[in-house]
Amino acid sequence: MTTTLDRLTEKAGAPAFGQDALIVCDSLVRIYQADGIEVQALQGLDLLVDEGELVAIVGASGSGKSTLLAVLSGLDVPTAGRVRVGPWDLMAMTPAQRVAYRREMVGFVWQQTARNLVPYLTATENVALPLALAGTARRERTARATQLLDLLGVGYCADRRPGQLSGGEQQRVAIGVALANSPRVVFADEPTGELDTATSHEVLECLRLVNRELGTTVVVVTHDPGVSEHVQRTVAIRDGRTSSEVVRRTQTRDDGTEHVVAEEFAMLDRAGRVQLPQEYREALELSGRVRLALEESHVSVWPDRPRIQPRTASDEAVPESTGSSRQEGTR
Ligand SMILES: Nc1ncnc2c1ncn2[C@@H]1O[C@H](COP(=O)(O)OP(=O)(O)OP(=O)(O)O)[C@@H](O)[C@H]1O
Repeated sequence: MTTTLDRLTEKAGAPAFGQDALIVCDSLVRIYQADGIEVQALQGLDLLVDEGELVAIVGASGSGKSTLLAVLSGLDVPTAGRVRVGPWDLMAMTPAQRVAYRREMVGFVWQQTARNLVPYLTATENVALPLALAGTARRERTARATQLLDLLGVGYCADRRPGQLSGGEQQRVAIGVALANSPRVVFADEPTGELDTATSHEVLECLRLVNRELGTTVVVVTHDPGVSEHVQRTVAIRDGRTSSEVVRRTQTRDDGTEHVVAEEFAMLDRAGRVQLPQEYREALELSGRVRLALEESHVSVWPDRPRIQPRTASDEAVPESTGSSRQEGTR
């Protein structure tokens, strides 16, 4: 579906939004109807992910993460907007194309092991299953499953069933299942939700390895802000919109040693909206109406009214004629 913004952009001769990105979410809206009440789970969400990126999407409960993932995984269709993953337009897929998209383009790791692994199959058989469904010959699929389990550090679990594996081992085998058909993207929904901190760390490092070694684009959705230590980019969702991003880069000091720098950005959406962090709003008591000023290199945001300082006794003693520069209540 072509949005008004698209048409305006095309008219101006500018490239389409996210033209070179692998994943494009453009002004996504998802409205649920529940008992006659409308719930806006996604409220004009914009998101771009490049091929080869390792990205985390974080947000509080109810912010719209699961809704976004359901859309990206082809299980749900948004109410409005545009969503593309590689060559697939997710707004316009037939049921057969949806099956092909889910089988060839994307892999999934869910929080619940029962959703990832078949309990009566061994780790090797679990990883080989998607290959069998795709018609791959037996010898080839066993070889691929073995190779993936080795890469993920769970080669020793090859002949064990899920019930004989720890939570972390189960999730690493689940990553193997997600990778079996060599998808271009792996979506992981709260993959560490049921794990302790140390095991979560191992599983996230495993996703990082997959991204680095196989070049697979990985999108991890979680409520855990600690995930940002393991990924290059963390996108925060608030109220169904992307609100801020933390980007981590490795910098080299003059003495040759490396260190990681994390920088936080606010997101300016295509309509020019930006969400100010809560702590900034609270610090300056910004609410409702604010003043904007365009400076040479930046835009400043001011409280609508300056915060009035209570006058002290010494202030009272200053005679008018001294030309006090106090300007209470004048801005
Ligand atoms: N099927 C549905 N019907 C009605 N409302 C829904 C439905 N699914 C989600 N919602 C609502 O949409 C909003 C976003 O929900 P969503 O599950 O996407 O958030 P989330 O960030 O994934 O939360 P959590 O971390 O708790 O899973 C919430 O207000 C939720 O109540």
